[in-house]
Amino acid sequence: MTLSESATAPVDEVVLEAVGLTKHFPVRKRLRDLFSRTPAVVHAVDDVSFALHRGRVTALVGESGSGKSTVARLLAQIYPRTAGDIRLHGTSTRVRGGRPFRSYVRRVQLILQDPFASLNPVHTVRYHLTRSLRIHGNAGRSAEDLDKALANLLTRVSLAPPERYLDAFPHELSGGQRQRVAIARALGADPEVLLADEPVSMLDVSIRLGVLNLLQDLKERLNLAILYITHDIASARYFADETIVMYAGRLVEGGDSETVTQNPAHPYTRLLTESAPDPERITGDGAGAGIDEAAGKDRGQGEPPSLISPPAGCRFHPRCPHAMRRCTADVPPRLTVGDRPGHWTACWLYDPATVAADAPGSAAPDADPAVPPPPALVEREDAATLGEAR
Ligand SMILES: Nc1ncnc2c1ncn2[C@@H]1O[C@H](COP(=O)(O)OP(=O)(O)OP(=O)(O)O)[C@@H](O)[C@H]1O
Repeated sequence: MTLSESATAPVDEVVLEAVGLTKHFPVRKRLRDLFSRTPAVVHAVDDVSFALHRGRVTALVGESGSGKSTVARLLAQIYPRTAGDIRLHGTSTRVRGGRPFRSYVRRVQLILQDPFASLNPVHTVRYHLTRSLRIHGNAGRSAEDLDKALANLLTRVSLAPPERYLDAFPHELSGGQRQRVAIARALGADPEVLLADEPVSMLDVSIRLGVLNLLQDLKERLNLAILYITHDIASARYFADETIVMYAGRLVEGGDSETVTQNPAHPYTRLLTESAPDPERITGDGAGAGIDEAAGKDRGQGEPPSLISPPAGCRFHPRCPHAMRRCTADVPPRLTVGDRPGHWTACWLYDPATVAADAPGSAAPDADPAVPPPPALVEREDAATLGEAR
């Protein structure tokens, strides 16, 4: 078999891309909906765009119900998309079963949250891995080839010696070992992309780091592009190169993980970081220590909105302590934050003209875009500077 250690492949190459990806689930009609012209749908994912790069981990962070798993399933082409595109090496792909699906899945593998559910309890580790190797044409020609490939897979995920695990049933393994088998099975396809949907959230806290370190190791050795889905923004800082944040079906912020987690720009990301204990941020050792100073002012209240009738404009506006008039009407575009290259947020607070037009006494719906930064931003910059100065 050929688990490709492609150390020479160009790093940063975009492998898989979501472009305006949208998924609306139809909702079962109630009597009163029969007379409605527009059928009710759950707006699970709306206009989501991002790229996965070879040899890099991208964390997709958001609270429960924000649409993260739907994004993973769309990228795995298990769900058909409502709109948008999925590009593999720049080529638009839409596969529905059969040979094209198998050939896509060989390159893009999904790892699920629950290793209990994803492994069949009546089959051994050998069965699961052999099946994956055979389906994806990596089992070799002889029994020796297959044995070598099986041993190689188990060694890759640090289940050694392989003979100790090959004939074990899932119930004879710990949660961490089961998740390693699930990862080995994904590697049996020799993929370019791993979509890891909350891969450690069902595991004991003490073994989570081991599995995350394994994914990190695979990223480096096999040059994999990894999407790491999590609701734990603190883990994104340590494990992911880039972080993108999702709220109620839309992406609200993105950038390198250090910047997004330590200097979050969007009020929702700030809320997430406040509720995630991060020792460095709390003790003030990190560059973003000032965020905690501002936390009291910045706490968004309330619950995520209904995705059947999501709020107009910015979906976070009903919870946002800084919401302005425009936030209730217009969907914010991606705006550059300006502190680090590539840091963006979909928040009107980063559009000086909008902030100026919203200022008390302002009668200017089309204010001069050259106005100085809005008070909310000046305040945040002060807070960040305070943190750095300590
Ligand atoms: N098959 C489906 N039919 C209808 N609605 C769905 C379906 N799958 C997901 N949803 C809805 O889409 C929204 C996003 O769900 P999704 O599971 O993608 O969120 P998530 O961020 O992964 O949450 P969690 O972390 O709890 O898994 C939710 O409102 C969910 O109820």
